[in-house]
Amino acid sequence: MSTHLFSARDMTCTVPSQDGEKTIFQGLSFDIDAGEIVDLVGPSGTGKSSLLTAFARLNPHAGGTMFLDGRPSTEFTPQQWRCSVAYLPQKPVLIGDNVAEVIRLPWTLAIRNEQDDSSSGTNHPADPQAHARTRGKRHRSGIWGAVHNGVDMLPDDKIRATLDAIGCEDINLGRAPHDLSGGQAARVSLARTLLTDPKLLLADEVDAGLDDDNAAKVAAILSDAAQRGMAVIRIRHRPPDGVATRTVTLDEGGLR
Ligand SMILES: Nc1ncnc2c1ncn2[C@@H]1O[C@H](COP(=O)(O)OP(=O)(O)OP(=O)(O)O)[C@@H](O)[C@H]1O
Repeated sequence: MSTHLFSARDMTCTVPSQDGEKTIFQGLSFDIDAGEIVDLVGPSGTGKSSLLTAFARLNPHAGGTMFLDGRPSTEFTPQQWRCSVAYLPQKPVLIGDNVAEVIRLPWTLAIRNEQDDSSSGTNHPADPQAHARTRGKRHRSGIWGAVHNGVDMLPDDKIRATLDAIGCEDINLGRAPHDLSGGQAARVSLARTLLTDPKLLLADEVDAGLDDDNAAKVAAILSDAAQRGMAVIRIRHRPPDGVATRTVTLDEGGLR
């Protein structure tokens, strides 16, 4: 088998149902290379989200064999895997008192995890141990120290530039997440994930809550990320926007 950035073989998902169990899909294979944007489409309820969460190792009802850069997923801890294979949910989960804190959360958690566990991880910016090692710092100063150093690692001007680039000029970094519109929340969630620089981004209807202008801006940002080498799978219900390099359809338990 030639080495793709990401490969999945024999993916299966069986969920509990009134009759006992329901098979959503079975025996699916999928490959994606760096720089590709693949749109995953299909009727509602066919299992698109279930497939993406399976790829991210977030779906307890799914199984199969997956490879990243030719390495089997079993060689990665779930956390290491998700540093490189990032799932962006349809409904954003924004934790923090304000937008800056929300976006900084992966860095803040990384530093706190580094405090708890100094064992080795992958060499990835979103990987807690690796990131702390590359900074050559040990943070032992408790939660306030951790937050402060998260600011050092991801300063406001970088967050500001990222938000501006995806059409969020209107979003103040000090704004509380619950004051954001649905579309703004979706874009903040996207910005946070892009800043962790995953190899494969699994975007589950991230443009569903946006107006056409902002959906186009998000598509342009994903396109830029793909040009820099990120692979992207998008679940979309909107009309094709010309950004995808390929479209696959999930229907009746199969991919075509
Ligand atoms: N944890 C679960 N328990 C029971 N059924 C589930 C579970 N997760 C998903 N399902 C069912 O699996 C099927 C596929 O759901 P999924 O959300 O993956 O579909 P989808 O194609 O992404 O749908 P949509 O386009 O509407 O978002 C649905 O019938 C859903 O009800």
